Amino acid sequence: MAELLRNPDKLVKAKNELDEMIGKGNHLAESDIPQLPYLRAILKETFRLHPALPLLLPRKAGADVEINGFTVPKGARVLLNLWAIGRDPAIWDDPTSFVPERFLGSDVDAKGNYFELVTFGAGRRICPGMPLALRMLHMMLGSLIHWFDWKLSDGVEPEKLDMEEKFGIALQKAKPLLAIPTPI
Ligand code: HEM
Repeated sequence: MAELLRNPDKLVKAKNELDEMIGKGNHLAESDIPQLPYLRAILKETFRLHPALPLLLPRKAGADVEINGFTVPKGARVLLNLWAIGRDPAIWDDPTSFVPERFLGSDVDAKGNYFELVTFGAGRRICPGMPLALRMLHMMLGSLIHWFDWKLSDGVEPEKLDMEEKFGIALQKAKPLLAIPTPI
């Protein structure tokens, strides 16, 4: 929501897609999600820039491994910096900008098969809550966009919205978002 309020043109695009695909006054259903490519792209772009678990969960190397000339010794604790991967200019064009369009027409998803976007981890210990989380996130964000007009509180200019993050096991916005919904 913070990225959408900071980028009102993207919010309008998402709202228009929902109006066209499910129609004003109709409730969003899980079965609509495949027909909403822009909403899906917004979530992928959010996973890229603001991963909920920025270092995933710690791992321990089971054996000595060599990766790109570096030796990771058996027993070493390994943290994967997903936050940095999401902002790596060698992987993403214009990495610090919120551009959901980069995912339109792309096969990349966050289900553990594309190592540039492993929001839920990958492999044997991938997040078992991922199918539920993906459904809920699309349903919640889509419904908030579809049923309300949104504006920032106290006349905050979109481009001046404070996007600073607070690091921890889970990534949080440093200052909570204050947004005002008006039912449509
Ligand atoms: C936006 C929502 C969520 C995100 C981004 C997320 C992300 C993650 C990540 C990155 C991991 C670590 C995976 C790894 O180490 O490779 C994880 C593990 C886990 N998640 Fe989630 N998760 C979410 C929602 C949920 C939900 C809704 C549930 C349960 C209903 C859940 C249950 C778990 C459990 C039990 C583990 C530990 C799995 C293990 O170590 O074997 N998560 N999650």
